[in-house]
Amino acid sequence: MSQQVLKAEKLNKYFHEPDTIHVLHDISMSVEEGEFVSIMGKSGSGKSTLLYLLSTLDTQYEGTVDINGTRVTGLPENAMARFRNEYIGFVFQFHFLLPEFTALENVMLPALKLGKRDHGAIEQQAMEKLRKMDLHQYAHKLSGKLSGGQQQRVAIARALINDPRIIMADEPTGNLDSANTANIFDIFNGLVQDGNTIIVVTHDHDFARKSTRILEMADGRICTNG
Ligand SMILES: Nc1ncnc2c1ncn2[C@@H]1O[C@H](COP(=O)(O)OP(=O)(O)OP(=O)(O)O)[C@@H](O)[C@H]1O
Repeated sequence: MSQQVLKAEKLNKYFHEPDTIHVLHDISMSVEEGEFVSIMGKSGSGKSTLLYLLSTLDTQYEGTVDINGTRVTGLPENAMARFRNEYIGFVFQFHFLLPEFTALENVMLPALKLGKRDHGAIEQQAMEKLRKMDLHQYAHKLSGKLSGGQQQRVAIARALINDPRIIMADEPTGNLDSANTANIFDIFNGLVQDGNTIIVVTHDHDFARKSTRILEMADGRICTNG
C-alpha cells in the first residue's frame, strides 16, 4: 500500500506589504509516495506560494504541514534546514547554480552541507547523479559554461544528491525549449518510476497532462484535484 509522504491542513497565507493580502485560503491536500503531481493555475493564483510552504522554504503561515510523518510546521530553523536538506530536493526555474563552480561541485554542495559522508563518497555519488542526467562528461566543466538545458539537469542532479523523499520543482521547464522540456519530463518520469515523489508547479499543459495528478488553483484555492 502506498504511503502518505506529505499532508497539509488548512493552510492560510497572508502577505503584509504594503497592504495585507490573503493569498492562500484553507488549503488541505495530501500526496502519496510515488505520485507525480502538477500544480497548475493562472498567474497569481498562489502556486509558487503554496510550493514554498510545502517545501518548508517559507515558514510564515497558518495551518500545518507534515512530511514523511514529521510535523515540520514550527520546527526551529536549524532543525528545519536539516530536515529540508535531507528530505526535500528543490528545483527552481532559474537553477541558481554557482557559475564559477564546476557541475560536479554544484551537485556536491548540498551533501557537503549535510556533512554525513566523506568527500570521496560524496564525489562518487555526485558523479552517479550526473551520469543519471547523462552529464558525466561535463562534470568538470564550469556550470556557467553549460547550455540552459544542461544547467537545469545539473540542478536536478543537485536536488537528488541527498536522495530526498520528495522532489519539488517550480517551473523547471519555464526557460527551456520543447525538446529540453520533454527531456526534463522524461527525467522526472524516470525518477517517479524509481519510487520518488514529485510535485511540480508548471504552466505547461503537455507536461502536466502526463503527470499522475493535476491540482488546479484559482484565487488561492485548489479548485480541481484529480
Ligand atoms: N513576497 C510577496 N509579497 C507580497 N505579495 C506577494 C509576494 N509573493 C507573492 N505575492 C502575491 O501573492 C499572489 C500569489 O503569488 P504566486 O507567486 O504564488 O502566484 P503564482 O500562481 O505562482 O504565479 P505565477 O504563475 O505568475 O508564478 C500574487 O498576488 C502575488 O502578487
